[in-house]
Amino acid sequence: MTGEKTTNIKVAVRVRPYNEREMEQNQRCIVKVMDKSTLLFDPDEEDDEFFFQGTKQHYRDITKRMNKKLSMDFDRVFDIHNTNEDLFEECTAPLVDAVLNGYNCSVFVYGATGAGKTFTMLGSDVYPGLTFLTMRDLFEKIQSQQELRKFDVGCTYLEVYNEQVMNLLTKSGPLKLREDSNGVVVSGLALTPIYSADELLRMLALGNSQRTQHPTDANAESSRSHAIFQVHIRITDRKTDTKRTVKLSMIDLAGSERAASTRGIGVRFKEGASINKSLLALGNCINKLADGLKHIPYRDSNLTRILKDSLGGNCRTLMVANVSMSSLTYEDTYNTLKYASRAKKIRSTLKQNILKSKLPTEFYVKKIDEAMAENARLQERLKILESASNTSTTMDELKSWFIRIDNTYSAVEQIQTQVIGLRSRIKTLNYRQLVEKEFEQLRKNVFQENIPRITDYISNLNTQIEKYKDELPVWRGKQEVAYRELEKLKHQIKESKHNQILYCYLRTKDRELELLKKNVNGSHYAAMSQDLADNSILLRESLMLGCEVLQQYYEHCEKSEKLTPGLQEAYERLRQKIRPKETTLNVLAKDSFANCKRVHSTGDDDDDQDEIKESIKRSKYLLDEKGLQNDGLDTESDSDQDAHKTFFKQPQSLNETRVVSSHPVSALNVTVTKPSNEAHQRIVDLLSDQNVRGNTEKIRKALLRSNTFTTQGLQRSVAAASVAKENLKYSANQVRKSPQALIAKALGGNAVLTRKPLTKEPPKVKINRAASFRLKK
Ligand SMILES: Nc1ncnc2c1ncn2[C@@H]1O[C@H](COP(=O)(O)OP(=O)(O)OP(=O)(O)O)[C@@H](O)[C@H]1O
Repeated sequence: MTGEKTTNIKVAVRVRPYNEREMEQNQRCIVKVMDKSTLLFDPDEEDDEFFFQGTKQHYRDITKRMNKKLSMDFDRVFDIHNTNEDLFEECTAPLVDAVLNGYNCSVFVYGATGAGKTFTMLGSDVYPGLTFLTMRDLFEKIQSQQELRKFDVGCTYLEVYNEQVMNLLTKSGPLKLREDSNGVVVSGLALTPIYSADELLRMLALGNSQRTQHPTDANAESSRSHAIFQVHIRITDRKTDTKRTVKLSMIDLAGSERAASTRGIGVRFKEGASINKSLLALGNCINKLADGLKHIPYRDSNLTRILKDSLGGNCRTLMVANVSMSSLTYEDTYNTLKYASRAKKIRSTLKQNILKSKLPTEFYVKKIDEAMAENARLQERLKILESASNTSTTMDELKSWFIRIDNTYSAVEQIQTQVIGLRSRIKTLNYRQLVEKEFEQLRKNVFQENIPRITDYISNLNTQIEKYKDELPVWRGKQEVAYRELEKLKHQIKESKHNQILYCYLRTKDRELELLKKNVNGSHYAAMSQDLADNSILLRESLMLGCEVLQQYYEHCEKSEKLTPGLQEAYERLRQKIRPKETTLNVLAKDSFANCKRVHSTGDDDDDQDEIKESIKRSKYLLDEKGLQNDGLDTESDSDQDAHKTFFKQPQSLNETRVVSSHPVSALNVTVTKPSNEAHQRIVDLLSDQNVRGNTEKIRKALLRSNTFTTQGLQRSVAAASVAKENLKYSANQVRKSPQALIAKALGGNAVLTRKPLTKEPPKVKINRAASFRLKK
């Protein structure tokens, strides 16, 4: 980083010799160059020596005002003997080096009309001016550096005339000025690419030829506009490919004379006023810059807008103040020198076009503060992102565990369904075979004949049974493997860091598996009870018909006095046998038949049939209820004798309602006194129980949402679910227990619920999952 806090504006004064007009007139020298940097403005005149009585006398004209004898210091003062070459060597050659090092540079000449500005800046064929000399040097240096750097050069030549900006190279305009982040930009001004010094000088000559010039009293070829010639160079380092763009501006200002001195009228007067206005604005800017003020009125004129970055900006500036030494231009020269003195006081910070340096300490303190604040902000952001990434990792891990658990349980469920299904089919077929055999025997006994094709049917049933029996061991083998896999998975979950959450999920899956088994069992019981009911109706009808035949036969024998003791005894035996509580059929048939008899005694046959059906239905319900507690098909009895023994399991009292659960510890029975070891674990168990039925997805989501369960939160969930469930059990509008009591109960207390016996058929036990989730939220 390079840069400097220095006087970036160098001010040089050039004094021109008398011109012809001045020499012709009676005038005196008002500028005396004392040395290379000092001049004396309005010095005393050289008196004619006058001696009186041998002593030198000082003459004094009392009609003449006092000389100013103002000593002024500048960066460089060039007297009438200095050439344009001298100015170039000492002032603009260093600027060329600066430009090629990445600094913007400006040279502008200031002075009254005829003070020698154009002579200095443009010169003539014989005495080339600073622009020509500088450009030639620039291209020579560019050529010498071509191997190291690539230079793209373009130029513009503008004229500001009567506050209008014109393009001197195309003679077009007026152009508008606008400001952007790069400073003041001239709209619609295109760079003309330059490839050699000659080309550049041709452009310069072209622009000069188009410049507005009019003869004035002060100058036969007076320039009536401000001319701004700018060379833009893009420097590309061939090694590093770093680029920088720099600008060298050569500005020839219009004369700063007073309107009176040029005796302008009409258009000329207007020109003069406009020139003065812009130069006045320039003077104001210079004064404010010299005073170190912050607000500089660059916008007061187009000239100052364009020169903004040449005066106070990031630019090395050379101001050449041209003055005449003739007393005829006393006022203009004085004004110019005052201008120059003020400009000399301007201090600005210079910046290389790539990097900044040597800025005030406050700047660095502020920057460091900003950087630290930004750093802290980024650190904070990083933490959030890291924690988010951890959370998402945990979520991903859990999801993959859930998938594994789902897959393992799915395999177990499929095999389990197959095994239970096979056993159900075997038992059903065994029962059918048994019934067919009994019917066949009965027909043989009564009618001494066989049922057609019964033997084929029975043997067909037997073949099917054998086939299923052969399949069963294969599926049992698969079942063992699946359960071993499940155990292995459970062991892995135990070792996992997410075991608490996964246990909850496992418990849910266990409940699902249990329910699945019970559902399959339920289907089996339903099918079996239907068969039993159908057969009991058949038997009843057969018995009724048989009794009718026997009755007629008995009465006929009695009338014809053919009753034998054997017939009488058999008749009596039958009468004794037909009683509600004694039957050779199973309990279900007995129950149905008993109901039938009871209803039949009222004499209503249609109601009789309905009552039987109702009885069967209720029996099925009770079997379902019972089946939940006793998994008949999970037992290993597949024999013919066992086939329908399942149905001997007596239903519980109709007043008893059980909450669906196969987990003895977690079952929320009506009276719970079961103590628990770990309250938290207990609540997790309960929560799983409350939400188990077909709600895996919800459970999974809840688990994913909450990585850590608080005991309090779980208690609330359990209480909510319990209240909803208890409401269902008793009455829609009656809450028997407060959540607190239910929590106490869930945690192992003795919260005994009082309840009325149910008068009607017990409702199906349902868990209001929606209500429970809503309350949980
Ligand atoms: N240093 C000098 N040596 C010799 N002649 C000079 C010098 N400076 C100016 N002159 C001559 O003075 C005359 C006026 O100079 P010039 O045209 O450069 O003035 P100017 O400041 O550009 O005027 P304007 O503002 O009206 O254009 C020209 O003829 C020029 O040759």
